[in-house]
Amino acid sequence: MESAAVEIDGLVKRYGRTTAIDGLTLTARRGEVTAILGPNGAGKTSTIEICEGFRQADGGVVRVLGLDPARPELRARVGVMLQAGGVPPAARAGEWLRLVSRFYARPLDPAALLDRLGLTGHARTPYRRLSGGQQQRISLAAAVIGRPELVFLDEPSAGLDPQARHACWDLVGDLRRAGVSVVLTTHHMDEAEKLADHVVIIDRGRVVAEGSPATLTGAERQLRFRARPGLNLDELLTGLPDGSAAKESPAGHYIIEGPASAGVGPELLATVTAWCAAEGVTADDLSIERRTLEDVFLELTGRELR
Ligand SMILES: Nc1ncnc2c1ncn2[C@@H]1O[C@H](COP(=O)(O)OP(=O)(O)OP(=O)(O)O)[C@@H](O)[C@H]1O
Repeated sequence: MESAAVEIDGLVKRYGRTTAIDGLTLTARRGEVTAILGPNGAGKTSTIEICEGFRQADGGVVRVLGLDPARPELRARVGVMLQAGGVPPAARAGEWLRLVSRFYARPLDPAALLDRLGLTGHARTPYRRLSGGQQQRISLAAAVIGRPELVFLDEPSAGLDPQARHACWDLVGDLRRAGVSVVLTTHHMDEAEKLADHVVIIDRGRVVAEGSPATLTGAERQLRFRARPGLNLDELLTGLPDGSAAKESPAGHYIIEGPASAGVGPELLATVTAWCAAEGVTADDLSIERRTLEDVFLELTGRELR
């Protein structure tokens, strides 16, 4: 049987007295986009860098395309986009990409890739003079130019403007269609929802949830609206069917869930709007939607800053 793109079992990584990764187990399947999400310091970059062979694990087993990450033959088969560039500051963008392309047997055309990422006009600019977002795009281009089987992208769209972010998403979509396995980290929940087949949420170095975006967010819908903070939700709940739930999170944002059997139906909607009218409350942006990945993420990892 063909091995998974990445297989991690019981991974442990310590930095002095800090346990950054604490028994993490996950599988990234071949041909899929796997997104690793987690708050700052959750252990995403450490995990990716161990898979890339840049860091040593303190425990557990990691296999990349079925091999130990330190195996040199993986260099030609795996593309890597680091969080911190990895490009010499004086290298001109176009020359750097041409140089990187020579390490591979069947590279993509550097000029076409530059064009694709909107960098043709910057081909002769030294890397250090590029903007942060342009540098990101060069790193992304370098990660994919060798037509890898597997690509690791650590926060690929961090610092990109909306146009560049869409170009990045398109590129990841193309990689997936070409059968390339992609493992990426991101803080953008919409990015994970849009791109990923499989989402892994980690916190304090452990997996706290995983599944497809649809599985994680569930099928149940919620009624949401904005109104003045501090509405008396206990009073509202007395008029709703048993098993309903109501919460204010954050202040002034209200979420009402119906009972598991019925969800949010027309009666619940009518009851809530009638209650608002009786209380003199104007409910803004009233909508009935599924939970977002961001809701799930915040429920699992909390709201305190890391
Ligand atoms: N070289 C290092 N030396 C000491 N501690 C480190 C080192 N690298 C990471 N850490 C610590 O390990 C933990 C995990 O860091 P890591 O960079 O893997 O998290 P992350 O999920 O990628 O965070 P972010 O979202 O902020 O990029 C953090 O507590 C961090 O401070």
